[in-house]
Amino acid sequence: MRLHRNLCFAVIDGLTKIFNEEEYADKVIQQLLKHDKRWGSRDRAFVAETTYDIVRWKRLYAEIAEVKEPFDRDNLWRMFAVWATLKGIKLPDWKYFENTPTRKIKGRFDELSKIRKLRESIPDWMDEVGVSELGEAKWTKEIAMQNEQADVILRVNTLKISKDKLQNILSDESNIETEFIKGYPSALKLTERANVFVTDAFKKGYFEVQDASSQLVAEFLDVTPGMKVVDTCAGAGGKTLHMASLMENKGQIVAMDIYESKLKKLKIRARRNGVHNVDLKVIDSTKPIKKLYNKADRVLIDAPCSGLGVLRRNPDAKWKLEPEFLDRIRGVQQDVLQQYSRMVKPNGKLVYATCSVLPSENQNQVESFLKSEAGANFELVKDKKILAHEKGFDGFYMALLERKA
Ligand SMILES: C[S@@+](CC[C@H](N)C(=O)[O-])C[C@H]1O[C@@H](n2cnc3c(N)ncnc32)[C@H](O)[C@@H]1O
Repeated sequence: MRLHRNLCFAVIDGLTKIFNEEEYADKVIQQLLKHDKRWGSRDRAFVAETTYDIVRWKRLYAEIAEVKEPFDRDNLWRMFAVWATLKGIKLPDWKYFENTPTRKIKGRFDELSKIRKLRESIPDWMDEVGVSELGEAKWTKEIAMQNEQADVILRVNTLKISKDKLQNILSDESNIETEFIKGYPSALKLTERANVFVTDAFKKGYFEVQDASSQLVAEFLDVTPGMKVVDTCAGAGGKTLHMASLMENKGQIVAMDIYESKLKKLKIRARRNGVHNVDLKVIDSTKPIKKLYNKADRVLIDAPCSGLGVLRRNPDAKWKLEPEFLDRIRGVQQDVLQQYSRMVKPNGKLVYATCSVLPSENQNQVESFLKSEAGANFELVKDKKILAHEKGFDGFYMALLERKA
């Protein structure tokens, strides 16, 4: 591979924003890709993937390059040189790469890779939490998998098209090849990464991008056409839209969130998806919640969480997450379970889900809830603990609870 100066500059600019200005990697990369309209798909992929790679391996690369935060541009070029060297890319004779100690880089990589928190490039506290919650053996495999690049998975919008038809359209119109995934009825996996958002099929609402594990959540809730469903932490609506298609647009979904901005995105997506049975409600007091007490056939609590199941997609979360946030979010998780479970009517069902692999955010929360007064009416029907290294998709948890009559 030959390095192109303007693409490498874009990567360094992006890293400056992510590491030094606390900006989110996905947003920064989106902006970078708008930078130069002449960039082709390979150029864009280089910028996005290299930036993500250096974010993912920040701690390891910084140790190898012997640089410390806050990183100045020289430091970032040294980390870039580590990335390129470990990839086996020949460094051009630019001033930024003068005196790069190629052999030393490889030696330090071998030496530092013996220590898990350096090899996997994670903060000390995260390694400690992982070991204490999952045990040494599982955590070692899980964190390694969470550092791999994630596949691109689509969820077919069955309100508009079948899986077979979409597969043919993507292949014929956009040269995008996909395959079915056994056990995931609405999923199509891209055989090679591609920008699917520019396709006509996306603009027509034929699919959404959604990880395979995430696609299991709406199915777990066992929704059928005509039901009244409340999606309490709907965000931009990944699971709301899936439930709407499982319900064939019949019945009602009340999609709620504390952030209006997220629900606005859901509105746009619902329009594109041809979804008509969703009502949006911002949670700005306890009033909208209380109004729904004992009213819902199904309630989904897709709870806010650490995201320690989806690091493949959000590698910068390794550096943005803090142990204090984890403590706080566990409190919120129990709180939403206590409050929002009251919306379930007798014989109705509730799913509590997270995109974390930590038992303290998952089964432990459900156990505490079931032992509490609010949980006394509920029983656990089943749960699923999905580890990325076992399934090959995102780490997730989901529990199905039923309210007794
Ligand atoms: C895991 S995300 C939801 C993802 C979304 N369901 C999807 O499938 O795309 C959790 C959401 O919970 C929202 N949230 C945080 N605290 C909340 C609360 N107390 N009540 C309701 N929603 C909350 C966040 O704004 C965020 O959108």
